[in-house]
Amino acid sequence: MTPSFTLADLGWASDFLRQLDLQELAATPCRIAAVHRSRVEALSAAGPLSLTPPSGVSTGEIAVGDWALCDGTRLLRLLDRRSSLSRRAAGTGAARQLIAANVDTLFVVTSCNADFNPARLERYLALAHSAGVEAVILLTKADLAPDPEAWRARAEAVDRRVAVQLIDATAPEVAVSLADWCRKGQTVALAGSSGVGKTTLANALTGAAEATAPIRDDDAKGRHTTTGRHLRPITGGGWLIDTPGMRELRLTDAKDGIATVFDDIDALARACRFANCLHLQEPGCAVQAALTDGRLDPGRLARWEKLRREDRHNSATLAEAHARDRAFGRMVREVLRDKNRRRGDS
Ligand SMILES: Nc1nc2c(ncn2[C@@H]2O[C@H](COP(=O)(O)OP(=O)(O)OP(=O)(O)O)[C@@H](O)[C@H]2O)c(=O)[nH]1
Ligand SMILES: [Zn+2]
Repeated sequence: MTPSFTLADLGWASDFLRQLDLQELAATPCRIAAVHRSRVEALSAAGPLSLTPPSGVSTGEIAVGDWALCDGTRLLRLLDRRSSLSRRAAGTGAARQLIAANVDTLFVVTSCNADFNPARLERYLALAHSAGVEAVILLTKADLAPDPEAWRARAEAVDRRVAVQLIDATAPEVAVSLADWCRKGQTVALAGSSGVGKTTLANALTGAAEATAPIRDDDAKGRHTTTGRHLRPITGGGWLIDTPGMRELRLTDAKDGIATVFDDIDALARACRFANCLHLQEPGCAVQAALTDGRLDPGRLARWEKLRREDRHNSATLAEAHARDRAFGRMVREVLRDKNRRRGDS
């Protein structure tokens, strides 16, 4: 039997309801649970649905976690997101790939061992900030560490505003310690390196013995692709978004997020005498001054610079791609106009 969920269980909230116009009140709100090449799976108050996207909308524009309106077989339109996680698509260099929508909390998972890496944590926190998602750091394998509190202190030092939890992902009671973020209607996602315990934790939260069984996606072209369902109900309430893309997050256009995570350096940089200060040897550089008198850790500064370089590079590639798209669009319009004009002449 398929479990049924109310709209509130699924995370429906007034900011989605407000987006509906009068006619749309008759449509069925649903939440996207899996995205395939030519259709999507969704959960509604009436149960699971398999939907075709509106013509002209590629499923690449739809993310797991999205809210949409449908008529039971067709997706009518997507609702504006509260938050969205995206990354640079692997290989292509420019395109941005949506990973998940309407995530409330990103569990940034690392372990109380050599996996712990402040630079990586900062990267994930920046990403969460710029996506509009609250981040929580989970330190797994606390049961194996001689001094877990020391790891907690190191994690807290990365960003004082972010909650840090020490956990044993293999313990049956782990879900209880995360219950604050897994209430009814709340959506969480897991990010972190391989081996830190994401699968173990996902299974503990959802009560599944193993990753969800693959289902067959009959593609319109008759090809078959095997895909999992990626919006998984958490046992005590709430949802876990577990997609392969979640596991390979990279930074895109996260400038605001970086400024938030590194707000100490950001404040220093704004206090430099010159607005375009490169913080190298310029007179009146507040960043160099803080470095000299020990207020600023050189490692932290190096990580800030590296993240900013990476973000600038990614944003530039995206901007170039958009410019190319616009130029191409202009060319197409000119050709069409020309053709119409000639047709009008004859
Ligand atoms: N003792 C202990 N073992 C853990 C903990 N978390 C994970 N493990 C073990 O670490 C190993 C890796 O855990 P996984 O859940 O597969 O890690 P993952 O992050 O999903 O790794 P990928 O699937 O490669 O991304 C497994 O053998 C787990 O049992 C923990 O908190 N305590
Ligand atoms: Zn400076």
